[in-house]
Amino acid sequence: MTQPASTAPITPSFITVDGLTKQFGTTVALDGVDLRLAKGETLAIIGPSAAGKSVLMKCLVGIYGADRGSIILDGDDVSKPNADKRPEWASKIGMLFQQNALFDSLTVWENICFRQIELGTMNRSQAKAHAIDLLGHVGLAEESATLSPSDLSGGMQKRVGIARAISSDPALLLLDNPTAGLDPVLSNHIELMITKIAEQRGTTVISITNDMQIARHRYQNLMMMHNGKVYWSGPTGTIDDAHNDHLTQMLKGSSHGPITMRAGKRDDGVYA
Ligand SMILES: Nc1ncnc2c1ncn2[C@@H]1O[C@H](COP(=O)(O)OP(=O)(O)OP(=O)(O)O)[C@@H](O)[C@H]1O
Repeated sequence: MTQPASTAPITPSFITVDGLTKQFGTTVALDGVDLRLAKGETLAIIGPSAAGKSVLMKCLVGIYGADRGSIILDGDDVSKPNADKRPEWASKIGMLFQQNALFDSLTVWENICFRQIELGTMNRSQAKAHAIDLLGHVGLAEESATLSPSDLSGGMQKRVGIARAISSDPALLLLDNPTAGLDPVLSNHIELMITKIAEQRGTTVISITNDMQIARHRYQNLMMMHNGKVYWSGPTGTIDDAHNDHLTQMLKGSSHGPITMRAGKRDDGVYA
């Protein structure tokens, strides 16, 4: 009888993206993107402007459908926005948009529990209590609950956006530049908070960042995108100095031309 080559446990993939391609007119935003991520893992996506980072997020959350390729979330094919399983995933994905997308006509607590109020899954007093609890998780005082988002600083608005993104205890948290425009101290604070949320709740987190240091030190996996393609991907610890320096230079817009990149591989093959 043939023995299996290895008895090491294989971690099942929670997110499987294969050959994802998305085009707007003549602009190829995504060009054959592959991604594997296990449940509870964190991934930082990094890359220069117009690399396709936000479009990838929007495909994952179901705003855009794939032209080609597939997106499988925990075994469910959600490649198209009208896929049967998409409505189920709406409540399982929390997203922070690049501009926070908070409504100034609503209070902070109404913003945080917007979805629950709209869907009627909580009455207003339950929703307010839930929002106040979440404010505590993101380090904001209860008093901020009744303010308008326009009364808050940029950093506080980011926290409110994150509180809203985690309000339904999502299995997958997508963060589009959670620290954009914030000073380094505040950025570090918010990234630490995201790490804690992921650890405490077992949430799978994908976050776009422009900061190589944050990507390397706060996330388990790293994906570098350029011109709609995956340029380098792998566990963060496997990136060598040469690639790190090249990627950093690329982010600064002073790349010395293309170099051959190889994807990092993990023994269990979940992320490659
Ligand atoms: N709705 C759209 N219609 C047309 N083109 C789009 C649309 N959304 C994105 N694009 C284009 O797709 C490409 C990738 O955009 P994307 O927003 O993903 O870039 P990004 O890597 O997130 O950049 P940035 O860091 O500047 O936000 C860009 O050329 C962009 O202009």
